[in-house]
Amino acid sequence: MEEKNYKVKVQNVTKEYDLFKTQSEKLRSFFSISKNQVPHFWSLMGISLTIQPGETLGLIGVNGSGKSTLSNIISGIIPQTTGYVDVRGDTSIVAIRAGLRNNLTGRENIRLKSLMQGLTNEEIDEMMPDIISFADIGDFVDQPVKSYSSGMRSRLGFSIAVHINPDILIIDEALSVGDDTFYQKCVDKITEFKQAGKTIIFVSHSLKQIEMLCDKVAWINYGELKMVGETKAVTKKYREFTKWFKKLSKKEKHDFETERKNVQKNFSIKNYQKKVAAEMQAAAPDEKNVSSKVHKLFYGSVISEKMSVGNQLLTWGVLLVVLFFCLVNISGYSVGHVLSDPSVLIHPSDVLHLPNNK
Ligand SMILES: Nc1ncnc2c1ncn2[C@@H]1O[C@H](COP(=O)(O)OP(=O)(O)OP(=O)(O)O)[C@@H](O)[C@H]1O
Repeated sequence: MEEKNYKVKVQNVTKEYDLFKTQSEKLRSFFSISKNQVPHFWSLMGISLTIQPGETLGLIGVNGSGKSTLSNIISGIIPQTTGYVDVRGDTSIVAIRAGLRNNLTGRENIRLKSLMQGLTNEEIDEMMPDIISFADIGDFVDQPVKSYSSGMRSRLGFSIAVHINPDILIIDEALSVGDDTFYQKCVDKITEFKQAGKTIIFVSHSLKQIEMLCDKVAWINYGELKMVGETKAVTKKYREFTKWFKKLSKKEKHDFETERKNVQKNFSIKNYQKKVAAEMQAAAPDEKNVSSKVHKLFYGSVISEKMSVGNQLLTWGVLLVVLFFCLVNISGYSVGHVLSDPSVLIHPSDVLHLPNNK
C-alpha cells in the first residue's frame, strides 16, 4: 500500500561513466562503430529505494561513493544508464558544484532558475527581495557568480531553492560550507519544509546533521546500496564502518579502496541484469517473460547517451553521401557520369559537364 504512494522511486539504477583522457578521444568514440578500449567506471551499480511523501531521506557514504550521482539523477541533472526513476513532483537541488551559471550575476541566476522552474516574471519580481535578503550576499548579487566564494554560492543556491518552494528539495552538501549563522537559518528553513510535509533528500558527511534532520538514511557504499532504514540504525552501522576503516594501516586502506574501485570498473551490466531476472523469477516462479520485463525495467525509461550502432551507421551514410555530392560538384561532371566512371573524381575537369553536354 505504502509503496504506491511514494514521492520518489528508483529501481535498479546504474550510472556508467566513460573515462576519456582527452576531448578528441571522446569525439572519436562518439563516431566509432567498433567497441573502443576506453575504460569505464560504474558510479552506481544498481540502486533501488523509495522515498515517501513528507519523508527526509539522508544519503551518507565515503567520498566518491555515488551520493551526488544519485541525487543528480533524481533531480534530472544527469540521466541514469539503466533503471527506472519516477519522481512525482518538481525538484529543486542545492549543490556546491551544480545549479548556478558562473557567467551570470546572482540576480540573473535567480531569474533563470525560477523561470526554469516554471515561475512567471511577475512572481519572480515579487520573490526577488526575499531571495536576496535570505542569501545575504550584499552587493555581490550583481556580480558574476564566478567571483563568489563557495559559502556565497551555497547561500544563493539554498535561498533560490527554498523560495521556489519545490515538492522535493535536494540538498547536496550545501550546508557544510556556510558559516554558523547561515547554517542555523538553513536548518530552520529545512525544519519549516519538513513541517509543511515536503519531501527532502539530504546529502551530508555530517552524521550530526543527518541525525538531526533525517527520518530515514540510505548508506551508499562504492556504488552500492549498503543499507537503508531508520536513521539511528544506519548511522550506527556507518560509524562502525568508519571506525574500522580508520584503524587500517595506510596500505590496507589503499588496498581496500583499490579493490572496491576495481569492482566498479569491472562491473558487468549483463550479469547484473541476469541476476535481477533470476531473483524476480525465484520470487514469482509462475511469472512469464521475466527477462523481457527486466529488460524493459532496465532500458524502458532510459535516454541513451551514446549513439546506437544503427544511428552511427546512418550518420556515416549521410556523411558519405554529402561528401560524394561535394566531390561531384568539384569534379565538374554530372552525377550519372561520376557513377559510370568514378575515376573522374580523382581527375576533376576544368569545364562543367552537364548531363547532355556534347
Ligand atoms: N563526470 C564524471 N566522469 C567520470 N567519473 C565521474 C564523473 N562524475 C562522478 N564520477 C565518479 O563517480 C563516483 C561517484 O561520484 P559522486 O560525486 O557521486 O560521489 P559522492 O559520494 O557524492 O562523493 P563526495 O562525498 O566526495 O561528494 C566517483 O568515483 C567519481 O569519481
